[in-house]
Amino acid sequence: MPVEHRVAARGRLRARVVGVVAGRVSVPGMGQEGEGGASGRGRCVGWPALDERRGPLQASLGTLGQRLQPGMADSAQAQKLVYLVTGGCGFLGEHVVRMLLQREPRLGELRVFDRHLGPWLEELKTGPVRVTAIQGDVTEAHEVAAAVAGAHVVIHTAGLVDVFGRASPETIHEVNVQGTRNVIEACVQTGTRFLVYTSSMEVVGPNTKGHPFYRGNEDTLYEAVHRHPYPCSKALAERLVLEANGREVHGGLPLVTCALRPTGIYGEGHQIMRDFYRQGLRLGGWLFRAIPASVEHGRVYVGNVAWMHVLAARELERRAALMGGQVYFCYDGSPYKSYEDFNMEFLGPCGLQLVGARPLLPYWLLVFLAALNALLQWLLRPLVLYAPLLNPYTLAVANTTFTVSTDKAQRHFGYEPLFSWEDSRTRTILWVQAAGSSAQ
Ligand SMILES: NC(=O)C1=CN([C@@H]2O[C@H](COP(=O)(O)OP(=O)(O)OC[C@H]3O[C@@H](n4cnc5c(N)ncnc54)[C@H](O)[C@@H]3O)[C@@H](O)[C@H]2O)C=CC1
Ligand SMILES: CC(C)CCC[C@@H](C)[C@H]1CC[C@H]2[C@@H]3[C@H](O)CC4=CC(=O)CC[C@]4(C)[C@H]3CC[C@]12C
Repeated sequence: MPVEHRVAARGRLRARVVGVVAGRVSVPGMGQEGEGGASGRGRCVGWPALDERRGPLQASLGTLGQRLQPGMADSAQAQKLVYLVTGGCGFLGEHVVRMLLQREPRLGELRVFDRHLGPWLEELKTGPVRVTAIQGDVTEAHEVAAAVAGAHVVIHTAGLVDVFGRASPETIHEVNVQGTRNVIEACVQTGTRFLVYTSSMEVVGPNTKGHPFYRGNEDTLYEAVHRHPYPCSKALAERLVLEANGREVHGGLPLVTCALRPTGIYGEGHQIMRDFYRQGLRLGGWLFRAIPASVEHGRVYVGNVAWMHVLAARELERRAALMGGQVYFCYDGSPYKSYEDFNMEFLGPCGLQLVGARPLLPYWLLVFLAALNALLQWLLRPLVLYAPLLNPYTLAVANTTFTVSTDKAQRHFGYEPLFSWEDSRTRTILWVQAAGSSAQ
């Protein structure tokens, strides 16, 4: 029977609980030992230094930290663990939640924390694992603390994914950087020892110079220079997470953290894929090539990204010395292709065609249109939100090769993709078809 209760905070009822039911980075100039070179510890142009802003968690926690000591190894309840997934109702988050329920035998309670709770959470209440849905905001330290308290493992996947200029740079920073800081501080204060952070390939690149990152791995040297608020925020947040590794949490044990860096994720729930499909339908079944086929993009299936999170979270305790402070690219058997050719693996079987072996428009015209879109966005901002897919940043990303080739996750925590390329493709096609028909 669903129970509803609220977590009181700052005199107001904010975080809403609905229902019962760890690369050490070795980067030029950055100086930690071990693996993990292709790091986001590059320059973030125009953003505050990390320690300029401290979260108010300590003040808002009160005695919470003293009451809860979720020591994972020593606890008598070691077999049943409490997991918290932030952003658990997002595209990736939902897959992580479902994967944990299916594949984590030690799961005793699953807390799903998100600003917007999905109605699909209801169906999870009937299973054997207690699922607690918590409506909350990662930028509110007290809400995060209340959700983290008593959790053994936190998978922090909540984030503002915006490369289109929908949100302000300040908001992106607040959610992605301050939100991550709040999660870390909550772990430290409440004694939660294991934190897996969803980072991004974007913490590495593509950089503003358009240098290709071809079949790179975590140790590949790459000049990471970020100007856009999204990669900047992910790089800063990743650094916070990695630097927090080894911090003493309440109870005296060390925090163990790691960061997973997906490349472009695809699969069921991928909104940009659905948007391309709908656009193609509107254009009578045609899409027009904009980027040369030779520009390769790393893509990874959402189910495999979720599986990597589950495995990393599971193994962090046993392999703390090896995994703590490490970064891992997310990878699977998805083929290396251009962004558009890769999308056609799914959109083709759904009846769309990509026109042109080469881009139909010259690149300079795309650059001009992207700049025009940026100008229009700026001019129209007081009146309306104009946020098209094409802008100077997305064009630069789409037009720069970025592919990874690594086995670090396999070596460190035994990751093997759960879904073959064929499975991933079939599942995605079925979803696109369903999403497309429901749109018509
Ligand atoms: N989609 C992609 O291709 C990639 C995504 N990532 C990262 O993966 C993570 C998940 O991304 P997606 O699932 O694609 O995005 P999404 O937008 O579908 O999911 C993010 C979730 O976080 C929640 N959220 C946002 N702001 C929040 C806040 N202030 N408090 C609480 N919850 C909040 C949203 O409501 C949403 O459910 C993000 O951290 C993103 O940076 C990394 C690489 C690639
Ligand atoms: C017609 C245009 C030139 C095509 C535009 C395509 C773009 C919208 C997308 C091309 C590459 C995508 C990004 C890439 O997959 C890496 C990402 C990682 C993340 O962490 C978040 C999403 C994204 C930035 C993704 C966003 C869409 C593209 C820019």
